[in-house]
Amino acid sequence: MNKIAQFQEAEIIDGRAHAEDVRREVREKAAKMKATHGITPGLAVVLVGNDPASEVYVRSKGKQAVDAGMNSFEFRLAESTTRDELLCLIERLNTDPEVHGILVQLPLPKHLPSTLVINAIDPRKDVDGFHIANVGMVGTGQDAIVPCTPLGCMLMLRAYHPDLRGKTALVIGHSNVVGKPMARLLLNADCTVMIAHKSSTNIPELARLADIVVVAAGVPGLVKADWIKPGATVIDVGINRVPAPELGLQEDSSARTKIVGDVDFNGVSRVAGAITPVPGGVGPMTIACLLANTLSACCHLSGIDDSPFQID
Ligand SMILES: Nc1nc(=O)c2c([nH]1)NC[C@@H]1CN(c3ccc(C(=O)N[C@@H](CCC(=O)O)C(=O)O)cc3)C=[N+]21
Repeated sequence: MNKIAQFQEAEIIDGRAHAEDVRREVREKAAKMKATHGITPGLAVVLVGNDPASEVYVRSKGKQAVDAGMNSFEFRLAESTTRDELLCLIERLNTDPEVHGILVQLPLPKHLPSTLVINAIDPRKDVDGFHIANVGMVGTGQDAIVPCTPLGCMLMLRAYHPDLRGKTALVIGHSNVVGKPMARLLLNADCTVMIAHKSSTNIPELARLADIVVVAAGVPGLVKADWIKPGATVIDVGINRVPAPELGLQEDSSARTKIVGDVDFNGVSRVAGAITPVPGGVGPMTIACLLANTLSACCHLSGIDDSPFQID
């Protein structure tokens, strides 16, 4: 036995490979949709302002939609866009028969009311699953559009835990985009669910009880090895850009950063049974699930019963 084998190393959950599987299924179903019904699923992405990180995501979403055989419509609006201008665009997209999915990139500039804007989207086209109608339906266990990041986490969890019933799960973070919907999905799957957040005082103790830990806290390296029950599954939703002095030779100072998650990966991967890396874990699945949601929305809007991605 070599020395490395003294450590129990977690299985690394390959988000890129899972995302590729999802994209292949979407591509096949989109091609079938075109061949049998003459319909090409269309995704509209709206970006207000010019945040460079958002630019990168929006470009990636558009490119992957096209690769999957869909139409991509990108709307880049000035930082100074008014609420009425944005609502007017959304109304146009709501009634456009070529658009089946609408995503408004968040966060919006401060002067725009995101709740109002999100709730102006036709809930059948709300491929982020952020509209109150979709939130309410997921919350009551009804079929609805499920937010992309929690959906991606569930699909990866399902690959390791075909039966989630009775598993103890801890969600760290209670945002509307990840923590809350994640907890609702785990509850719908009959997990015993704990939700911790900034004001929680006993997160390590709660984590030690958990078979599944999902972290979306935005704190680099928050989750430590001694919090984790041996063999637990750890899903790291964090995307944190931190300084990387080891890349000190780069000329451009913005290149001297790297992306890390909310989990101390090196420590935790010695204790956990399975763990998602950052990058290459939840992130790629988020975009793949956006495509899946767009295809589902297209099927639903067109009255075609071919909804592909079951999580329960
Ligand atoms: N309405 C809305 N819906 C979103 O889904 C949404 C949003 N707004 N605003 C911004 C966040 C962020 N987000 C990511 C998607 C993919 C990666 C991703 O693929 N990340 C790669 C690394 C990317 C890199 O290197 O920068 C990875 O984790 O491997 C990351 C982040 C979606 N978001």
